[in-house]
Amino acid sequence: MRRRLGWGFWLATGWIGLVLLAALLADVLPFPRYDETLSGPPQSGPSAAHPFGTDGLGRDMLSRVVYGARVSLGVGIGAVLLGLGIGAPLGILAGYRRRATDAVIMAVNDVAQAFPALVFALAVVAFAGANLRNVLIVLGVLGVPSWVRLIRGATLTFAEREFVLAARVLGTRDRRILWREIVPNVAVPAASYAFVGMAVVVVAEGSLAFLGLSVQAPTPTWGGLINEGRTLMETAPHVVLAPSVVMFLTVLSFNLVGDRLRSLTDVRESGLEPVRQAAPTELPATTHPIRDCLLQVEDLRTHFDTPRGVVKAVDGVSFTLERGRTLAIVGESGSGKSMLIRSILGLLPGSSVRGGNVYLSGDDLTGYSPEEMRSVLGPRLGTVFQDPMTALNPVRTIGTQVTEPLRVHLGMGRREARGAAVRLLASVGIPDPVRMLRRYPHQLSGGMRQRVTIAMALSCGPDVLFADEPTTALDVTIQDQVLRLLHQLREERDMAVVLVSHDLSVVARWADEVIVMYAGKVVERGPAAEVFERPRMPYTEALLQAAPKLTDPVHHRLRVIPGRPPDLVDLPPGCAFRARCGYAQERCEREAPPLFEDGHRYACWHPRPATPLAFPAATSLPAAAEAEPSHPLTDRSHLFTADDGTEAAHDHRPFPQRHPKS
Ligand SMILES: Nc1ncnc2c1ncn2[C@@H]1O[C@H](COP(=O)(O)OP(=O)(O)OP(=O)(O)O)[C@@H](O)[C@H]1O
Repeated sequence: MRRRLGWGFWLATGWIGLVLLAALLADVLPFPRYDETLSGPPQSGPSAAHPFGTDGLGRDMLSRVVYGARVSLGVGIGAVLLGLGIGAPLGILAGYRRRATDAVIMAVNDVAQAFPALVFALAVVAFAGANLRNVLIVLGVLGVPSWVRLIRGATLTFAEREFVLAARVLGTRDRRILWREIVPNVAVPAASYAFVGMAVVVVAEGSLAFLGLSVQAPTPTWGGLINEGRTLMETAPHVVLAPSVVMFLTVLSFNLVGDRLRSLTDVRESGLEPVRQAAPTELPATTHPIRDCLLQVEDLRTHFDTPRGVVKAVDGVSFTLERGRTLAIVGESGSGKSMLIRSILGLLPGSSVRGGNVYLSGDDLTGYSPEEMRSVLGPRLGTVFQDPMTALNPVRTIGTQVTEPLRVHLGMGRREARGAAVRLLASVGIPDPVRMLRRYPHQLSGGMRQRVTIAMALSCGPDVLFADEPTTALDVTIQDQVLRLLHQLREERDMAVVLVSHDLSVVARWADEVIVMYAGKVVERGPAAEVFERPRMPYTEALLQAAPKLTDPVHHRLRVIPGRPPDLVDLPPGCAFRARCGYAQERCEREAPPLFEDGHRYACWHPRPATPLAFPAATSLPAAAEAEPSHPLTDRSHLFTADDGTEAAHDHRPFPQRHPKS
């Protein structure tokens, strides 16, 4: 930390501390009072008795500069606190509530910011009188618009971070999220801006004092001292130089400290969409008989109203999931996997519209109010996110983060929650969990951080655990440990897991059932072994063929699916995949295929033959998972290798040419 801050920071902090201390202790320091005329000659230069010399009236300049610091620093600190006190709540409100609140606050703020600051300051001081209180209030109020803008920006950024989403997923209330997750993080950039703000106010007060519009003589201020000394520039330059140099160094130090703090706390982008509670259901909800199962999703639809048109991110998805099973959701980027999970959890951006039904043990979650949803998120539905670094709050210890859901949802006391947190951390394989409670996220490795987020997701004993690409941010050896852990916890806790993954070998190895998504729709669905062994939908077949295999020769050219996914705003009629499909025929252009049932479900008018592929992907998945292979990479390779261990004899021609159109 010391090295990262640099010696300049420590020098600047030391200088500010020295000036502040001198200002506070001015009355007891061994020098004459600022207004005491000394017996020696006036305008005498610096000497051992008077290091800053004396002024035109023979007063000690050091004493006057030190007493002047009281006014300058007092106004600087006071005005910043006043601006912060008014601006911070408004900025947080605008950034967190957004919509109308944001629009109103920012409109008023823009008007305030457009008002000429100097005219305002001159008018108020001239009208109300030039004294310390009025100058402080004027400069404080002038700083409010900048504070609102800064705090709003920081709040917007943090409100989109995954640890805030994670808190929502755990059912934490808005007020608590604000205080526990957002305010501590916003405080860091606010502190850095406060130092820069103090520099600005010290200069502003100096300028007002120079114009004679600040605290009046005989009380010294730095600006006032410079003003007094300007007539002695030629005969006694030290009278101007002493306050000027001290003021310059102080302003420089404030700026330096503020700048170093800011560079230390640069907010990283999370890449998350703004997350809001789901908009009220506007799409017609379908009513389906509730089957006796843990999770039942019926005709779920999530649409976004965008300036370009309606984006159908999730379009009529249905599936069921039982306890003790893992369902994997696969598909290309943008196919709607994450939105499907967020739809189920009711954690969607405000511009979205959700339709359909989500039943959890028979309860229809789509009818739940935000308050009711909070009691489900955490205790019944848990979530593990892609990047454990952004899913954890960087300024709170692991202990506070893991104990929070236990205290909020399970009503545990501090001590009890701590004990439970230690057991939870131990259960996800964290060594020395007691010490871990005192650590911060940045002190942990990626794998350890993901174990912590898994522990948090499991803290209230959810029935279903959603894991949205939980290993993407981890290196490959850790990936296997984390997936193995999820699998083991699923067994121990008899819960269900919904796993989103790009990695088909991961899916083949750990999933019992699989959903293949394309352009927001399910195009193939069924037992993972069956789907990977006998893909009927050409898109699934192409995905499997595009998956890299360790058995591929060196310099093997990776197969790709030709073309690009369609624009969700302007989906063509018929099958959405037909433009990229080597088997498409005339009917595919006219009619969208329904989900046919033949062993498993697929949406294709011209499905691939039901004969097993030459690269059996997932024929013995549970066995593979239990077999505890010696190395994850070698283990994965069998998934796309022929049964006899030789390289898969599957067709190496580009996917669309495999079977000519019939
Ligand atoms: N706020 C939004 N407004 C409009 N469209 C959105 C919004 N959020 C997501 N989408 C669109 O919804 C579609 C599905 O997005 P989603 O994030 O679910 O894809 P994904 O399959 O999870 O992709 P990836 O694997 O890259 O995470 C995308 O086309 C995306 O552009």
